[in-house]
Amino acid sequence: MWRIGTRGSALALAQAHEVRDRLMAATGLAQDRFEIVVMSTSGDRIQDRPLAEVGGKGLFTKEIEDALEERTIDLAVHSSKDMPTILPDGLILSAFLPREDVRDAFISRKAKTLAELPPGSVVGTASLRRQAMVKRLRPDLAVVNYRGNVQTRLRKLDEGVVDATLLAYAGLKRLGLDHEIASLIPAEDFLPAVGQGAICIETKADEREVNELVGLIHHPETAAALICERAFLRELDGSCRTPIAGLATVDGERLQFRGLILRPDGQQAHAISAEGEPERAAAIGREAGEALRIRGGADFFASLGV
Ligand SMILES: NCc1[nH]cc(CCC(=O)O)c1CC(=O)O
Repeated sequence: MWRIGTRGSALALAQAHEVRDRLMAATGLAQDRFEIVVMSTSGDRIQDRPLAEVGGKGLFTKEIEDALEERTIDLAVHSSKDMPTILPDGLILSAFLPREDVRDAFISRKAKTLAELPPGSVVGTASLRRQAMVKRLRPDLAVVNYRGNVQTRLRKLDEGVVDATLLAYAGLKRLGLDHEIASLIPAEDFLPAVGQGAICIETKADEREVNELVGLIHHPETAAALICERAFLRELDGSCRTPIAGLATVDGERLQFRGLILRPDGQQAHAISAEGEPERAAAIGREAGEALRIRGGADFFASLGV
């Protein structure tokens, strides 16, 4: 019996089921050889404050990682985007599934695109990256903090609490909610978060059997992209308070990376691009992070309180 640990949100469950289904297909094992173990994390329990305010890394992973260490689960399924860049000793991201479309989706009952929203419209999003990007592209809009699960957010749109919101296409697709999308925002205009659209599997580094198992559904190109993006984020010491975006794509023997840091008000931004062989993924990401750190200068990050 393989025990798959996951959070209990609809998105987390959909992702855990996808991993189980892929493992069944790759191994020929029956469904009853897998157990999906639903766990609650501090991030799930804290509903009354913006997450950026609560701070602390690993809000959505701590309890699940404890279970891996205690061997009450064998593998954990996560959204790569929610994973801290530094894992507890002895734990590794041992597999990445083929990445979904990385773009952010624009959702509104009032306009087809962000550009078409009437001046003064209210955009709700909890993501500092999306807040900063919206302010950068449309300084005339009002941006408000907006938490809650996807269903709650869609209801607030219907009730007119906000005029538009932005969510990862990948999550909406996995929830079967793609029909809610007004348009997809080109990644060139609106660089996604590091890890967006990629499901990853975390295990204990020394558990050979489970690491062989998840190796069967591992996607090396996604892994190279994620290694690059995570090295970038780690170099910038990305906390939840820092608007940072980064995207690596791998095409055969070429890895291309683009990164962006912004001030929360969107008034200032620094972008970088780099490329090289996928084998150098970590170095490419780290060097890009270093370069942006220098270009931003100490002030840039100091003003963010990180
Ligand atoms: N921060 C929450 C979160 N973590 C992963 C996804 C979407 C799925 C993904 O990026 O793989 C979402 C929701 C969102 O940003 O819309």
